[in-house]
Amino acid sequence: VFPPEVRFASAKLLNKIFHCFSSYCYFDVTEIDGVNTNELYNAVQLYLSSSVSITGNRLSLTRAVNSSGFTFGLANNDSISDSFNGVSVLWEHVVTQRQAQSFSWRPLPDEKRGFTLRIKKKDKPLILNSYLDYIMDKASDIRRKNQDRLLYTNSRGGSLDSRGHPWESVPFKHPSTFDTLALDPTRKKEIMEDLQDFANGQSFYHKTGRAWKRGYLLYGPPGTGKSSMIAAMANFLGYDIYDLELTEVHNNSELRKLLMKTSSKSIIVIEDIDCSINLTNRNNSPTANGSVSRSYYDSEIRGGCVGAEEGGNTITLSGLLNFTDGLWSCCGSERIFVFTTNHIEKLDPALLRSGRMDMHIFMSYCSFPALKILLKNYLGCEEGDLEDSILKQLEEVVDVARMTPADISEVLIKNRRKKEKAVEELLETMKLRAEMNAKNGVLRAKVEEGEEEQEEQEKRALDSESPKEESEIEDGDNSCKEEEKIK
Ligand SMILES: Nc1ncnc2c1ncn2[C@@H]1O[C@H](COP(=O)(O)OP(=O)(O)OP(=O)(O)O)[C@@H](O)[C@H]1O
Ligand SMILES: [Mg+2]
Repeated sequence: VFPPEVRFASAKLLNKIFHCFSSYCYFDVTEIDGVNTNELYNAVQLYLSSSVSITGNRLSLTRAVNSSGFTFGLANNDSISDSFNGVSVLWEHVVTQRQAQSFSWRPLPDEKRGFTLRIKKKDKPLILNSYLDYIMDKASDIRRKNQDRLLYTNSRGGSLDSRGHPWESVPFKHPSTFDTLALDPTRKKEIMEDLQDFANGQSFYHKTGRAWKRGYLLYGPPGTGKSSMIAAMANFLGYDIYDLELTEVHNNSELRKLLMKTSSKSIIVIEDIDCSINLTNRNNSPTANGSVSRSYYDSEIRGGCVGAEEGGNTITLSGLLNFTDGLWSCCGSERIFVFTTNHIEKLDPALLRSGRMDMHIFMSYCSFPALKILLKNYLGCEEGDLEDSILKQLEEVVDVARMTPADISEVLIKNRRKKEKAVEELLETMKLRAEMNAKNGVLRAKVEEGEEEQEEQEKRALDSESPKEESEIEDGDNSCKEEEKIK
């Protein structure tokens, strides 16, 4: 009977009157906000999934791609109550049919989904903002827990994928953990505590005005567990890993773009930092003792670029330092930088100065406590399983044998079905190594002695300015040839 305008106006009026007298206010969180996906909707869905799984009777059940867990959800038009800081609220999952669209840039789903949050009017100013922040945090925690870690690489060079992303990712399933890592327990505890403090340190970093990031430099001989340690760190904190292949990055701005596209709660790794940037092939030649006399800095100051002669790679040290330290490094938060190297002495002092890499971790040859961890992991040997005499022999020989955990695990894997044989063989191998090291040590000492003597002779010869000079040059030439042969 009434025209639609009047009907609409009266409905609106009734609604207003109802809301005036109601002690509640309502917030709609729709799945799609205009044309964009509403992040809050996904967050609420995940957040409710944890409490719904316990109390709900009829639930939706999903498993996302790359996820190792199931997600419970509130069924259509069902509701659940929740409480936050002592205030109760009610969530309702509202699903309605969407009216036929005349035209849309993007096909929209047939159903319109959303959550409605009901809060008492008097509670609204008390909790609304903090409650929503809490939900977002909790949801990202759940997401990380459910989802497999990802390992990203930039091996495609500078090219972008269809979504404009420079990183490629695969599920990260490295089984290394701090339990399986053979490392001195005190050192291990120290590192784990440091990581935990970092992960819980948001307010500390905020209070002290520091960017929420931390740098670790892992150095030591090959096979001592540097890469395993990175995997253990990622598994411990539940972070993704970005494995940065520096040789694939062409210039500083590309490096910056890569950094901008990394997410928070991640570990950014540059393995073998001394090899990633070409030090030796630049026009500076190594000095006599094999170390490189100039730093990355020098080449940059002189206008040269690191590795510029080869493949147009123009990353400079300052670019790299800006990557880890500069203003750009704070474009996300909660990030860990890990550099690894086999030769710390080759690194530029600028990279090592205090405050740059917060922790320098030396991964060394296997020690006795580390050996016990390997024996437990590989053979299941607990304390007391092995005879005291054997343990004592192992303890005596392990330091002089200078074997890496990788070497030791090879021996143990070979005989992992026969515990006794494995330990016996390990002891034998260690003794052999120890003997060899002792012999080499004596040899080296002799060579050094010889060198010293030769130097003395040369000095004396120079001092007396005798006509011996020729033979000296010859000597020098010969040693050069020798060096070349070795190379
Ligand atoms: N500390 C360790 N604890 C347990 N396993 C180890 C340890 N170190 C090495 N390993 C074993 O040896 C193998 C090689 O270790 P890893 O790749 O971590 O060494 P790395 O220090 O990264 O060597 P590189 O310098 O050559 O990269 C791994 O598969 C791992 O099983
Ligand atoms: Mg490695």
